[in-house]
Amino acid sequence: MYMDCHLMVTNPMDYVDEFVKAGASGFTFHVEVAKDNWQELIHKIKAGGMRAGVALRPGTPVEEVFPLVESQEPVDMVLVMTVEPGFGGQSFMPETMPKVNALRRKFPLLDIEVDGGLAPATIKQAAEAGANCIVAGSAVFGAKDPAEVIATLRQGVDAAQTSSIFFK
Ligand SMILES: O=C(CO)[C@@H](O)[C@H](O)COP(=O)(O)O
Repeated sequence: MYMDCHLMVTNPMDYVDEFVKAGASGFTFHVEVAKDNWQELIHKIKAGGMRAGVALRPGTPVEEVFPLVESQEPVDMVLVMTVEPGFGGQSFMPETMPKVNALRRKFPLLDIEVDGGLAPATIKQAAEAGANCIVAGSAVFGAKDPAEVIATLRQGVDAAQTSSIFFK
């Protein structure tokens, strides 16, 4: 199973070794707290055998992650937060979609994750903007039939990819 770990912490470097030991597959840190050491951080994450991801909060300009994607040792994924980090059950923020779209246009093959308020009602917006990795909490765990919700989210991404010029 792929263990996608998103660390909403101020000192991600301190946790890389622990997450390697614990068997994490991906380690995502926040760009807001890694302005000075992101290169070293990406290197340490990848040297530990994990995929590296960078997350950005709703108020952080998307341009801040461009250097991390364009680096010689780049991140494998960008996580665009679609709520303020903190807790589940918040409402999806559609105003974050232009960031997803800007990333998809600039980096057609990049993994772009969205997290916060993703559900059958919001998947179309996120997937059509270019997101291909979906984090969903309440919509899945609060559902009578979680498998059905997961299938709907997956179909939303598949449908957008099939019809989009970005993925062709
Ligand atoms: O943890 C956060 C935000 O920090 C949540 O966004 C969850 O990761 C997803 O929860 P739902 O929004 O799907 O309930």
